[in-house]
Amino acid sequence: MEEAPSLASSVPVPNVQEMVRKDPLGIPQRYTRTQQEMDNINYMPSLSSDIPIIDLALLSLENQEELFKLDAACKNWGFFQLVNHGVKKEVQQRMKDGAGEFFKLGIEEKNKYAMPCDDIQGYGHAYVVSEDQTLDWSDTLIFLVHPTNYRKLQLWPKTPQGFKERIEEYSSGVRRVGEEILGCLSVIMGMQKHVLPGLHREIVQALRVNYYPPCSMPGQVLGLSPHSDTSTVTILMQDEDVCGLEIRHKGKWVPVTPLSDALVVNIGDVIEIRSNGKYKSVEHRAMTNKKKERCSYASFIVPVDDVVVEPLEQMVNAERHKMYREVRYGDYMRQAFKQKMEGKAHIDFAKILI
Ligand SMILES: O=C(O)CCC(=O)C(=O)O
Ligand SMILES: [Fe+2]
Repeated sequence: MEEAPSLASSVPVPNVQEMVRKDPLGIPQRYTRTQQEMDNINYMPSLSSDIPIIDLALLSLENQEELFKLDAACKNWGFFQLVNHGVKKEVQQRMKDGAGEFFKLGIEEKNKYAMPCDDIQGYGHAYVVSEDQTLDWSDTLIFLVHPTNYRKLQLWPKTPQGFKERIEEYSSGVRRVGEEILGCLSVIMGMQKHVLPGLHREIVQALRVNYYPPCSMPGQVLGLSPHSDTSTVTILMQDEDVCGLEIRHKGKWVPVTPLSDALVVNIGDVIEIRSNGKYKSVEHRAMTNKKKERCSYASFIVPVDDVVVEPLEQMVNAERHKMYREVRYGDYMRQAFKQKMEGKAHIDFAKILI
């Protein structure tokens, strides 16, 4: 059976959790951002409550009003909070508890699952491409979870016991959500529900668990640099009591305040390309907290490497000329992984520049 192709490599950098444990007040220069990079004058918390809330149960019934809301959310925000998604609270909690216990382990135990030098699966840091790059205030755990033959199980933590089963249980719930959303995106792009999922050939799913240690000066570092996701869609679970995620909306940074029971969904680059720019893969970043650690759980739904991604015929017209060329997904994703995360720079690979 076909194995998972390696994803990318990343320059090894210090473990942030360990660094904070040894020196809770220090902020090495490699992590400090300029005021311009922090861009905090554009912080607009009052817009947070305007982020659309969408009901998956209604969407699944192809409720016209909800499909209309989905269309508007993808056009205007690129992000929405998803309720009635069917992933049980206990399943979410078991995933959170498992990850929480893993990050509490000593560094020697965690490093048993360290990312190999040619891959970004396992425990470590992704998107570090040079020694002089400003670093993010976070550590991460990344796995390909589906299809099962893509798994590199040697990199899946054996402690805490049962963590693998928790990841599987959570991820299969999220995959169902992802497939349903792809079906609804298919409908709002004028196709039958099965078309967009079918265009993936097989749904590939990766899980990235981000761990953000507290930071004594949260105004000087970024937990995760601004970026758009290379996925088709991303489904994110966040801790309920700590804020951190911010999205770029009309030039302002808007926090995505955790909403009890909701999952955060965002449109990735694949949908931006397939919709010929109608739906936006929006830039987002993660901030740190002075007192509290934070975890987030991003599930990326993507096509297999060989799928050719290009604007759908019906999304190209006189008002919206073809904005993206065809790209093989595997090539698109790997060129993005070779760059540091810097906003949407990586989507230029697919842009038709005139
Ligand atoms: O921590 C967050 O809320 C954002 C995570 C994220 O954007 C990612 O993993 O791609
Ligand atoms: Fe992201």
